[in-house]
Amino acid sequence: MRSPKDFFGPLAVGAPAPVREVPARPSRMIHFFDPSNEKMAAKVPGMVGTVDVLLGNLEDAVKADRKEAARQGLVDIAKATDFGDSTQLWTRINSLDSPWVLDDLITLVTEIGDKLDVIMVPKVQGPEDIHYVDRILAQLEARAGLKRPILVHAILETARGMANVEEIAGASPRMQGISLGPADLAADRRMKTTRVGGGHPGYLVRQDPIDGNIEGDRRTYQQDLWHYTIARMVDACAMHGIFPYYGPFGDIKDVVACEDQFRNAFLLGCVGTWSLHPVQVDIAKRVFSPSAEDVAHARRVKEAMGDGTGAVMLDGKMEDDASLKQCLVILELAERLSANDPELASLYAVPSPSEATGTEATGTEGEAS
Ligand SMILES: CC(=O)SCCNC(=O)CCNC(=O)[C@H](O)C(C)(C)COP(=O)(O)OP(=O)(O)OC[C@H]1O[C@@H](n2cnc3c(N)ncnc32)[C@H](O)[C@@H]1OP(=O)(O)O
Ligand SMILES: O=CC(=O)O
Ligand SMILES: [Mg+2]
Repeated sequence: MRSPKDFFGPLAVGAPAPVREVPARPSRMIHFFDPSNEKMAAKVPGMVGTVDVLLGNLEDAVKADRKEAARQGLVDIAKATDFGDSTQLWTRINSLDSPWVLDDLITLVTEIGDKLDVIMVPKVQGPEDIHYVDRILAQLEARAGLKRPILVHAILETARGMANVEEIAGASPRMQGISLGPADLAADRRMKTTRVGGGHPGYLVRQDPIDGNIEGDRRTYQQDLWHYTIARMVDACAMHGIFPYYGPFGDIKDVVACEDQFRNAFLLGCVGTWSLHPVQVDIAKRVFSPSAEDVAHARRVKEAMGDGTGAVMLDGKMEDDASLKQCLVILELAERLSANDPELASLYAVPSPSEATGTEATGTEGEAS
């Protein structure tokens, strides 16, 4: 482990200095696409501005004989596309034990490092995996003459990674966040599911027998397979000032259960999720943007709490410093999302940057991202 004194030093001569604080940019949906799939790739430029993150996936779901094509496809798309201020470009590289990952890193950082915001690393087992990527990225950033560091995002999808989640979250100042990878994690844990995320009807609790009649009509309640994992991931991320995300929901047709899974993650503290198909983009946007009612309520609590101390009654409920802090989380998120989205700004009644400063709007350039 590095000394705290060295933690924020660059890991290679000429590499940009690490960030002290992870930028809190909207990332409600990390939209996956396969850059080797021409039909899908052709849709990417048109999605700029409609999704918070576009992620060129190089790992699982890309066929082995298409790995080079996917890498080159991502380079071509990145070079040809202006992602503007409101959409970030991320990638998911191949796993660290694969034959492709070294070329993924060398090619992507030297060719399009200036366009890449975050590199997602799959199957992270412990902090040593992050340290490995951290050092290579610093060397490649120096070679490419990059002025800002590329951030790193880990996928939590092995039992060992889960056991080490706190150390992974704090392994480097590059750490931007962690996503749950329920499919690989289920396999690695030897769970008996066959799905990509979501629940299972067999994982349930049953109502006690009424009058001892075990054969009688007894309700069952399906339980959340992912509660423990997501909650632990959220705590690890919050402890280290980075961002937690739900991952994939593979039942594309079941938009109802998808929305429920996303909302559970949102309520537990996640800031976003993956979208695998265009139909999941609006679900993620709806779920990971606070509701207008919650924003209005948070604002009322803030007003009622004055200097933020003491206790007040509002609508028959006690509010104090702690409920105010929850309301401030909602308000901060609403303001951040509104900065890029006039529709949300109007829904939340957040003044536009020009209204807030009393100046005339002169265009979008230089607005908060
Ligand atoms: C466990 C994990 O690792 S999860 C992460 C890895 N998995 C992924 O990244 C999967 C990404 N998504 C996909 O591959 C696809 O969406 C699939 C295979 C799930 C479904 O693909 P299709 O059967 O083509 O879906 P469908 O027919 O509904 O597509 C409708 C249109 O949307 C396009 N589309 C589908 N997915 C995407 C996407 N992720 N991004 C952009 N466009 C897409 C299709 O090309 C199609 O275009 P068309 O109307 O011009 O023909
Ligand atoms: O990569 C994601 C997963 O669920 O596995
Ligand atoms: Mg996986």
